[in-house]
Amino acid sequence: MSQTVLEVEGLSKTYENSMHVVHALKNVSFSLKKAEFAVIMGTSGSGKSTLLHILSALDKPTSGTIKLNGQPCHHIFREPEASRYRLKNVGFVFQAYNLLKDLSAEDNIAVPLVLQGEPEASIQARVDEVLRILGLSAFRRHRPVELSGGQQQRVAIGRAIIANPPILLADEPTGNLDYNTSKEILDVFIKMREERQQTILLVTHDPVVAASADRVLFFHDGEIRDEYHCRGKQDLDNILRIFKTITEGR
Ligand SMILES: Nc1ncnc2c1ncn2[C@@H]1O[C@H](COP(=O)(O)OP(=O)(O)OP(=O)(O)O)[C@@H](O)[C@H]1O
Repeated sequence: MSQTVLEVEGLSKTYENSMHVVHALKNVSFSLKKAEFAVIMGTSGSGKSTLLHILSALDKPTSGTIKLNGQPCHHIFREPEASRYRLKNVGFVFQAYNLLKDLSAEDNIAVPLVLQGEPEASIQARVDEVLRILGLSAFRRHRPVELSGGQQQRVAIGRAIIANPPILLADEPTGNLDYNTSKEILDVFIKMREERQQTILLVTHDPVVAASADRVLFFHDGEIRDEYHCRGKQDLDNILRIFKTITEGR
């Protein structure tokens, strides 16, 4: 049986101020096995970003537990412990790439290893390998401005996985890309899962992206309302049907 990498149990998050109380997450539970590629689809405001923020120790849950490789981590959200935790445990890919504009592709990818104090020779070998896997070897010295959107997102994926984090989180990673480039980036995620046994949790609005995953978790109003295991044929139709049912409240 494959190893459970992430276990989320009874996770809730309430934002409160003097005017409003928002239940952004309500008793959310799920787990991910090693090399599983799961997607979260949900309406705007359904709690997707809140979940990713909590999983990356940027925010604190109101209640519930999170275990990464069996180790409780829901209590980690204060600096500098949270930064150390993120560096070692979480790769994050953003919609807007968030690359350092003055650094080359290879130097952007190397950032987590440099921050971890890895020796230079080992950094070079690992960056070379990741550039090769991502098909970016010819662009290694290019700065972000000299790369296409798809190439920038590849660099961002390289940076996210270079330190071998147990979990790769992605928030709308294809949101800024056209159809063909989105497809290429999706293939990169699939390759990361297959060749590096990378566990992936990706948020998307795109049912085509969702249909490429192993499993889709449907969020609505802070809850997981349904779950779908992709099988191949009919996945896109089934995903669209479930999403429509949930959002239309039927
Ligand atoms: N810091 C905050 N303070 C108060 N309310 C917040 C805060 N962050 C998020 N919320 C609220 O929590 C709910 C969930 O927000 P969240 O950003 O997680 O949704 P989302 O599913 O990522 O939405 P979108 O797809 O539009 O990005 C929303 O009602 C939002 O207004």
